[in-house]
Amino acid sequence: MTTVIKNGTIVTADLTYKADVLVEGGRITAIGPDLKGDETLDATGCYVMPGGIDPHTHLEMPFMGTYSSDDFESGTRAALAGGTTMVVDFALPSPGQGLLDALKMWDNKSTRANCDYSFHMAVTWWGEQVFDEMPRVVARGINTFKHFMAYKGALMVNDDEMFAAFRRCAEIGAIPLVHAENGDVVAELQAKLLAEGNNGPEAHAYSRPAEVEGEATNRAIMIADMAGVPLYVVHVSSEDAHEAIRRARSLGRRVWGEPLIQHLTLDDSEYRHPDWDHAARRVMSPPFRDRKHQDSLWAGLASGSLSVVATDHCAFTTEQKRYGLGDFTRIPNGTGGLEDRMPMLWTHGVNTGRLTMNEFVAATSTNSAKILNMYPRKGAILVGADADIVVWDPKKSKTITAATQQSAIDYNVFEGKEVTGLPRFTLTRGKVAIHDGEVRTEEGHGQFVAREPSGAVNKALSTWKELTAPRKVERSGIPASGV
Ligand SMILES: NC(=O)NCCC(=O)O
Ligand SMILES: [Zn+2]
Ligand SMILES: [Zn+2]
Repeated sequence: MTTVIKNGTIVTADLTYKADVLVEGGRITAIGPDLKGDETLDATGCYVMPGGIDPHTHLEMPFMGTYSSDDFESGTRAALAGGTTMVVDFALPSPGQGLLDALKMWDNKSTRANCDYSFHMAVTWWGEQVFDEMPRVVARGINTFKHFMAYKGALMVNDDEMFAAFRRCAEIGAIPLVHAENGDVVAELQAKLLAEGNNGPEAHAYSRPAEVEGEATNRAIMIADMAGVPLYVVHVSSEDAHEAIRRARSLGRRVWGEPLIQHLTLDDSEYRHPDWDHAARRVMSPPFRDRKHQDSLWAGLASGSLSVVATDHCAFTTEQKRYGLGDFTRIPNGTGGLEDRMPMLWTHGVNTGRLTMNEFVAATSTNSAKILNMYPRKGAILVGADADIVVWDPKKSKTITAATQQSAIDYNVFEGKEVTGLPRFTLTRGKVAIHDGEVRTEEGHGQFVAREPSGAVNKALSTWKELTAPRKVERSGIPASGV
């Protein structure tokens, strides 16, 4: 069975041109004029782009005394509805739990996925077992390790643990990721705010000012440099963090920054909303920021100092958010966005002229595929690539509302926002999962995507670090010691 996408304009990270695309056996088998297939998808007026890759999701994640409510079924259904054809989720060992044990749990959850997926592994504690298991995790196709510099007393690792884990990443050709916020300072600020009676959701934002993010980002960059490893900074929300990344990159350091669609398009006024539920539903870490920070993130995407746009999709229902009534530190941290990332970025990026279409593809798909070492199998419209494709209708509009979303939660942080630019068709390894608004997903269709270690950037950096490593000075005439 072959499928041909006809009459569209292909848009990749570096090219825009008219051609048909032929799909067979889950792969792209031909690109060119006048192709024929058993099934035809009409892409007249549309852009044919690599399906989105969301490099940062938390599906069915155990966190803050509960589980995030979108699992691999509803989460990946939401992803496909919005043009995203792959997610990279986080396997999260509980303190003391082995990495391989945690991986088994995530393997079990992910069998329900509607689209392809991969994992990052979190380093939530440090010890001999973690050190020993890291290469075994890499052998299982996971080349990225996440470190939380926040969530003190839960997921947070200290600098000595982080340095040790980063060095291990360097040895095994892996890339460390960081959630960069100073967890010690956050914990102090939280206690102070609560003691002063400041217990509403707005205090969540007060307890996590941009400075805690800027400091931690800079610290992680320096630690990575000393460990001789590249670094990927997740959910960059502020100019303070972006400035640290920009500076590092200008010095030749191998650092990538990932802003979220929420931080790009929603601001901190949400936390001042008179409705407690409205504000609590938007509690996430780092919190939403003001216009100055948003402008910085957009500029970073346009200039290339920030690399990818993710969602950090970690969706909790209103009922779950209410665990934090009377104490903002108990509001489960996280927001949704999987279905809305691509339409929101197109509407606020491409339609406003802040991004070109090719930059859009780079930020939503290709750059993730390259950084995470799965390009060109993913993130490309090329013969031989997986047929993860979105046929994008730039004229199609809708108003975002929870009433029609795929996500399992009862609200949407983008409720009421108009978007123009939506998928006409979404294909996951050749299967048409979204057909002109109709959801045709297939539970269990998704497959794990293994990613090799020692990508080009790791290799280049380790070569450079070896070349410039401190060396003992050999001396011929050493004075005798003592007098
Ligand atoms: N971001 C957030 O608030 N929740 C998900 C966990 C994390 O990435 O920190
Ligand atoms: Zn985080
Ligand atoms: Zn996250």
